[in-house]
Amino acid sequence: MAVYTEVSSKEARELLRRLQLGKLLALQGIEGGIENTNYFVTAEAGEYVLTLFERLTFEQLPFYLHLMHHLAHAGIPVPDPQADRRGAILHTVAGKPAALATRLRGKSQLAPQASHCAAVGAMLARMHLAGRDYERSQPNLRGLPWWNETVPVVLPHLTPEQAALLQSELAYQNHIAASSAYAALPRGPIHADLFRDNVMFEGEELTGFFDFYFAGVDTWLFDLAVCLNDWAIDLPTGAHDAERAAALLAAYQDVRALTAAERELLPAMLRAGALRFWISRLWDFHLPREASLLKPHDPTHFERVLRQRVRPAPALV
Ligand SMILES: Nc1ncnc2c1ncn2[C@@H]1O[C@H](COP(=O)(O)OP(=O)(O)O)[C@@H](O)[C@H]1O
Ligand SMILES: N[C@@H](CCOP(=O)(O)O)C(=O)O
Repeated sequence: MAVYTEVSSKEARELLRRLQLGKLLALQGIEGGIENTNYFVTAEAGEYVLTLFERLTFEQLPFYLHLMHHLAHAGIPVPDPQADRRGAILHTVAGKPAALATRLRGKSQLAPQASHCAAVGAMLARMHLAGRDYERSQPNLRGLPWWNETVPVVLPHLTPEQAALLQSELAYQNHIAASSAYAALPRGPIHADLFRDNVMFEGEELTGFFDFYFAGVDTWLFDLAVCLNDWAIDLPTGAHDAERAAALLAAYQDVRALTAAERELLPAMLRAGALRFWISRLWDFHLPREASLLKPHDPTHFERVLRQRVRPAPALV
């Protein structure tokens, strides 16, 4: 369940009045999700999702919400946070920071075919291009500096074999990050968590990307690698699925061709993507935050994905 903070009809009506979206027709708590409180809101003006942020602060949220607004207005299907008369898109509901964004149609495609991967690849490239003129900046808060800080914290919880892999991969990623090829990678706002459960489909039609709350400015290639590591692998084993990977990459490149530096560093970024989620899952698993609402994901999944990615493999591009 994911209604940690109850929102009354009165509070929802008051928000709709401020946003000039007409009368409240229905308010329903959303069961999925683990971080925030989410409600479906039906108003006279349309269908929305009300999110009360349980962890992110008033200071952190503008980067994410304005990014979604920017992308929505550039024609990328993402939830569009609604503004009040003064243009504010971050609100307060039940004492929590809150946003009311447009509701996407459809549902997540948890068993994707190559066609779904192609749709994700093409939209990801369109999203990267649409983010080029977004003016706010916030680093990827789950990037290399965070990995360097967090690895020593999780190491005592690992077997010697796991610890050796984690340390050697971290050293490798620090080495890559200092290279001239890495410095040449194109960068911009990225989603950074575009897993299967953060994309909506209606049949074959991709109807939107959502859950932008790990977004930040980082390399486009890292975003692509995170996507490939979820959409183009066999979940039980972590094994690479060549057909889905090829479909995702070809569709991405139909919109934006990878540069020479990106082609060179794709294998390294696939490792980086696996490392990032192995570390965060280890951290959530072994060091749950006090009063955390988070149900930890299985860290061993990304250990398996990383082991697959570290093995020499044929080039993807
Ligand atoms: N804009 C949206 N349109 C449609 N459904 C949404 C939207 N935002 C969230 N949801 C629904 O709410 C669920 C939980 O949202 P999510 O952002 O994953 O929450 P959490 O951040 O708590 O994990 C999603 O799985 C999806 O079903
Ligand atoms: N995709 C991440 C976890 C992020 O959680 P989300 O529900 O906010 O997408 C993982 O699988 O570790």
